[in-house]
Amino acid sequence: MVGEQVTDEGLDEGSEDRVVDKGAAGLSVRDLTVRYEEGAPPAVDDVSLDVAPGRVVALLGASGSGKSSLLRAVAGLVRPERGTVLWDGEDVTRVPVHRRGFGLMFQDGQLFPHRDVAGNVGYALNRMPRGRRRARVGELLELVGLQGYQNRPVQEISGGQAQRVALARALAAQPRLLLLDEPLSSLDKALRSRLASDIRDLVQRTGTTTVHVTHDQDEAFAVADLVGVMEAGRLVQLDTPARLWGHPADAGVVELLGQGPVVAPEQMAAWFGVRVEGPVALPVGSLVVEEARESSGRAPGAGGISAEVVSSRFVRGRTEVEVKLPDGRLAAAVVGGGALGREPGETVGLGVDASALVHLRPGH
Ligand SMILES: Nc1ncnc2c1ncn2[C@@H]1O[C@H](COP(=O)(O)OP(=O)(O)OP(=O)(O)O)[C@@H](O)[C@H]1O
Repeated sequence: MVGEQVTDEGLDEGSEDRVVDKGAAGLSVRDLTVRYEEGAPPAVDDVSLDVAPGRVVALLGASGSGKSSLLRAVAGLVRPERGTVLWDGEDVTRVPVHRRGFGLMFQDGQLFPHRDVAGNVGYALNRMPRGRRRARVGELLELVGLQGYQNRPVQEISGGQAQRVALARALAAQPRLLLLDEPLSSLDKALRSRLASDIRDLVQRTGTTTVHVTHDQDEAFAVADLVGVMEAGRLVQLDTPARLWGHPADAGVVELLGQGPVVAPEQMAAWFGVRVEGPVALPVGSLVVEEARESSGRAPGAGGISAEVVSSRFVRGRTEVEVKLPDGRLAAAVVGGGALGREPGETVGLGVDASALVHLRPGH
């Protein structure tokens, strides 16, 4: 059966001879497809991915793009229809969850409510002599900044502390791979960004290879060496945060990152007198309101267009307006000159800051 939720017992260690690319050190996912229902589109569609030892890869994508399904297939919680999961070149596709040596942390069902903090963190260490376990739990709590919390009931700690306990628990057995599925999604923005950098710090210090699923680009960029973008089950781009932002693979990635409309080179030349090699996106900061124009609209000169202001807001010390481009699409523009506000309905002159344009990756 394919795509079913499997239990530990549901997987037996595979003995079939299969010809697979042995992959590199660390995690290698090869041609992985997950399908939950026969005839339905795959949740994960032919994904290959390498995560080198000690690296952190974030999987970013819209809801339903297949991030969790990919992570669950790597964990062994979902059986793939096709493809291979390898660790250090060893095929673990049919190895039961608990024998993979991977640590899991999911957003829900985090802690055992009847155990205290130490009982939760030490859960996977039940074979360790009591003294060693106590020392290890102490070490882990120190690692996540919760020293002294051993005897606290888990109902009496904050959401952020609970996430730290869950992280310590996932790290307790020194997993060779840490799999995090939206580990911070129940927290508010400020705490999320603080914990995201804590996670990065922690996995770097412990050298733990990590796959971190999130739909929050700030979180992905904060934690990861490489960010993989998923769209409709496919891994469409895997890049460093800077390259992903600077050279998104396609319009879907641009949309996911909120980088504004994509404009063809001919259009850029016609509107702004700017020559570009391929399509560009217009993120906030690339369009600049240069002047107010009569609402009757003077003919725009070379290097600028007239556009109608749709809405206006003051953000972090500057005014940002949403404008309607000549082709009817909306884009964000910043208003030069500090305090100048722009009212909806007003027509303004727009220029472009070429250094802030995002150039889509060639070949797409
Ligand atoms: N247990 C399941 N049975 C049937 N279909 C499922 C199951 N789990 C996920 N799916 C479907 O598979 C697709 C991918 O879902 P998945 O949860 O992997 O995406 P995601 O990117 O992690 O989304 P989210 O960010 O909302 O968690 C979706 O179309 C979803 O409806």
